[in-house]
Amino acid sequence: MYKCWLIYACFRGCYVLDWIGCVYLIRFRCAGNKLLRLIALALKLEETFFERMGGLDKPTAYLRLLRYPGELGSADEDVCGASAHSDYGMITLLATDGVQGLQICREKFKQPQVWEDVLHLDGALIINIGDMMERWTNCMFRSTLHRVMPVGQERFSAAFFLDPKHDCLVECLESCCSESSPARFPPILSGDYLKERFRLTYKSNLESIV
Ligand SMILES: O=C(O)CCC(=O)C(=O)O
Ligand SMILES: [Fe+2]
Repeated sequence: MYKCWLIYACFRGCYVLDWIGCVYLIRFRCAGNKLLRLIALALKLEETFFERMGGLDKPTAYLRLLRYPGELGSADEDVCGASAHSDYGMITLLATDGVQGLQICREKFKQPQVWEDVLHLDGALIINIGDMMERWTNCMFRSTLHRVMPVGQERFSAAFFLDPKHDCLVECLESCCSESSPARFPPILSGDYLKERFRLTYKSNLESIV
């Protein structure tokens, strides 16, 4: 079912979400809400903490529909469907059509990096922790380094990103720091953090083109 909808929605384009898209959007929001509540409870916060921070509000919660053409590069070319990255926000919910390609690296600071395939489970979503959550929890929740490799087959996916509202102060949570483990990052407004991340990404992309 995911597959049918993903192919359909990707061809229709991101702006034309009809009722099938809306139903999925509602389901993504519902799953996201449950997850944010569980994370809040695990962090000894009030259950609705992340919702109050705007985690499920528009436009910070948004759905991205993706299509990977699937062509394989030549052996000496390092071709990626999506190069190694971690998502910027709190959490990402990902639905794929079952075509392999997504890989994660568990120990992102260790060299050489070891990449593992993420196996598809019918009807299940893949959840990635984002960098903002890593920062907020003082690295207690680590963001997931991931990439998409071409496998010679067209691939569709839908990623639902949950970020806090832009005026939310992201400051080390009380349950995540102590005298022996002080806050590693200064407080920052979510909007400023995201703006800087986008600026750095687009700057380095531009530099690699020019
Ligand atoms: O398509 C996928 O499986 C991953 C997409 C992704 O990582 C992203 O959009 O940030
Ligand atoms: Fe991602």
